[in-house]
Amino acid sequence: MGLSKVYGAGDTRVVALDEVSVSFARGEFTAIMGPSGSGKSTLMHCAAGLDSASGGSVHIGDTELTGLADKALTRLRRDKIGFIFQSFNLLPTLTALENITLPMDIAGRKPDKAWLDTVVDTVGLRDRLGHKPTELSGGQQQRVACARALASRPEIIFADEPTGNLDSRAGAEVLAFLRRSVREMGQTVVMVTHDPVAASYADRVLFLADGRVVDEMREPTSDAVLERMKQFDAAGRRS
Ligand SMILES: Nc1ncnc2c1ncn2[C@@H]1O[C@H](COP(=O)(O)OP(=O)(O)OP(=O)(O)O)[C@@H](O)[C@H]1O
Repeated sequence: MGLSKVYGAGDTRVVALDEVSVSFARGEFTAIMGPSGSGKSTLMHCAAGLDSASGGSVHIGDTELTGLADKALTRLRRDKIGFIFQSFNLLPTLTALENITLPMDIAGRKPDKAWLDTVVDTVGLRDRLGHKPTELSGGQQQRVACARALASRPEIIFADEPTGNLDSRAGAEVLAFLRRSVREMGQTVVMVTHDPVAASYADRVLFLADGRVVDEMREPTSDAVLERMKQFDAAGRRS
């Protein structure tokens, strides 16, 4: 709440987030959009405890992130947050299944077998579990990353341009899967994207500009999102 992030000082001072107040409802799929440099990544990194805010507070469930010591923050990220990155971030020496269960192995937790089965079937990876990442297509690798994020049933999943490296068909598969995880598994998902089609899979879209939330759209269509983004382009040209 009232989240601020300032980089640098003096002439190089940049206010990346300007007292942003947002909340992500449980079981909802939110997309974050906005022109380049509007603060999308900064917002996500602060909300996920990957970066510290300059002011304001972040809560995940009942826990306040701001003020947590490094160790506690690492543990909270591991236990309560799932991450999906543009570049998949899989370990090349591990099989798909080993990648999926890695966070839980590190945490010393036994995966819930029934849940893991559900996740694996939902992402359609049953016959690829023994494959290494290099033996999988980009879309399959990202589905492994999605399964990894979901396997521990985190409170919230943050996805940073999850379809940025995928062709449109593979991207659509990943988005449909994220959509299902929200609808059928009650997962909470927050996704940063530049793509209006990707954003249309979300329940709501937050639009950022100059470090502030300037608009919100519920039940977005790709056309409506595209129109809204064009207004930013027009405003950019005028200033
Ligand atoms: N480490 C940093 N040091 C200084 N300034 C930074 C740093 N990281 C980001 N910024 C600045 O903060 C502002 C917001 O950046 P941010 O990466 O959050 O934007 P974005 O909306 O994610 O952009 P893009 O769509 O291009 O990824 C930008 O003006 C950027 O130049």
